[in-house]
Amino acid sequence: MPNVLSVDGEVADCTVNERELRITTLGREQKETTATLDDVIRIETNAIELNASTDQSKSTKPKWLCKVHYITRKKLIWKQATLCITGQVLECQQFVSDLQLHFQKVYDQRPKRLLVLVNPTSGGRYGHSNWRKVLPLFELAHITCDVKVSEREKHMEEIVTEYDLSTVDGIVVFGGDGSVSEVLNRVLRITNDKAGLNYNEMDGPFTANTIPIGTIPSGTGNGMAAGLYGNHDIVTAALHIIKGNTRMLPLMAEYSSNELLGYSSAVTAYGLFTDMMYYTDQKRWMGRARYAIMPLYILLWKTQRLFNAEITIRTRQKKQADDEEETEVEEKLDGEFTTVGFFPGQVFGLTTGQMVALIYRQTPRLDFLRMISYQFTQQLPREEDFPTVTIRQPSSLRIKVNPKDLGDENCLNYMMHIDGEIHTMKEADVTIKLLSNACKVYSSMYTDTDSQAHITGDSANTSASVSPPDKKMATDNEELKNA
Ligand SMILES: Nc1ncnc2c1ncn2[C@@H]1O[C@H](COP(=O)(O)OP(=O)(O)OP(=O)(O)O)[C@@H](O)[C@H]1O
Repeated sequence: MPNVLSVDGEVADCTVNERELRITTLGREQKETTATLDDVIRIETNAIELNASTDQSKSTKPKWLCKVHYITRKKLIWKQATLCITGQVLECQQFVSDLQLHFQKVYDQRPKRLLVLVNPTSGGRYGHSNWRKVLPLFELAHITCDVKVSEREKHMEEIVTEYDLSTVDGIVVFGGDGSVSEVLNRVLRITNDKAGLNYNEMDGPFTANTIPIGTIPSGTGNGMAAGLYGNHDIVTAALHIIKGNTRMLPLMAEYSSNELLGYSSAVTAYGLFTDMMYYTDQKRWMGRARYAIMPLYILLWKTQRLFNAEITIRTRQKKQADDEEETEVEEKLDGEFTTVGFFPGQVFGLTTGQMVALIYRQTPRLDFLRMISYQFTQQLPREEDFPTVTIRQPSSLRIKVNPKDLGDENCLNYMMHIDGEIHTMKEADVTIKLLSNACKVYSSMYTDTDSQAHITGDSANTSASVSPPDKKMATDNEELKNA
């Protein structure tokens, strides 16, 4: 039954069902506004006016009886909007009670308490100011935030280790990829420890975190946020977290000398790509400009450093197209290489849950630049266009440097670049393994049909009756691809 009310000063039919709220203005030009309940942030009621005498002859018209705060979208950018509703008290009471009844099912699934970790030093020192900007949104959504500001390097790791994570519904990091990686790595280690699993065992069982992690991009590199929300907009990120939908993110895990080096979500590299990070880190005095200058300098002017290694690639393959089961196929490459880079499949337009490995032998500089252009267009390059690059989608890959390139004079061969951090290994022998469904993160963005299945199947975080598995998400997906 529609209720005739006044919405933002215009007379309108207001209907609500278990999925959406629809407002149709009754003026000469009918205008329809629809908000799925999954996009409602809060229903605010003017309790004094709504509970006042329903004797309408006495009532003076209040400015508003109910405000519906909801999410609007312009491509992948999300914003908060408000509908201001008033009208006859009885009719408004009926409408608000229907709306609240249906919205309660959505609200019950949302985070109520979050651990918020702020890195005040990341990027342009935006952590603090970003927190102040999005705090009103979390308050509006009735989310309590326990805010901890990190005081030194690796302090976030300490906070997460000491914190009773069972008291929060999720963790939100204000920082760049380094901060997120620090928290994600610690949370996954804690989760596996608690489950009695040895995370250092490369072939042992692994369990994903149950407490979701989200990020409000505030660093220099914000690749994680771009993957989760499609952009670096802080309000968009906050609204994704407020909605509370989660998805499982695949990760890469790096092992060396029978130890886990780390889990990475954005980029893992060995050789030249690690050297770039190493030399960039050495030039901190250049400020943020070092991220643009140093990689280009190393790529375009420095002599390419080569390392001798044996590379073992394992790929899962079906023997025949209609086979259900996959078998693992092993391939070995050896000789001189410049670099090996690992990227999540989405970087090259593949479905999530895949990893792309680019194995470069000595390669013309122009080909490095050409390869980067494929990341912008999100296309998987063809091997025949790059004669010195092997392109694979492996389940694991091992790089074992030959003895002649070991020793102190080859210290760069003991380094690995994991999500923006340099890790030094005891041996120049590292295995990178793909872990699908490894990390639970806040994101309402479906990047492919597979991940859509993860979300709708994750009953703890979505409400089947209200979540839109849906046209809007499909549009987000299209926009992500076009972005
Ligand atoms: N108060 C602090 N003082 C110094 N370092 C900190 C502090 N809090 C966190 N860190 C460290 O900052 C590092 C980088 O963080 P993050 O990646 O978020 O920022 P970034 O701007 O992307 O990177 P970078 O600072 O390296 O340019 C992390 O390794 C973290 O341990």
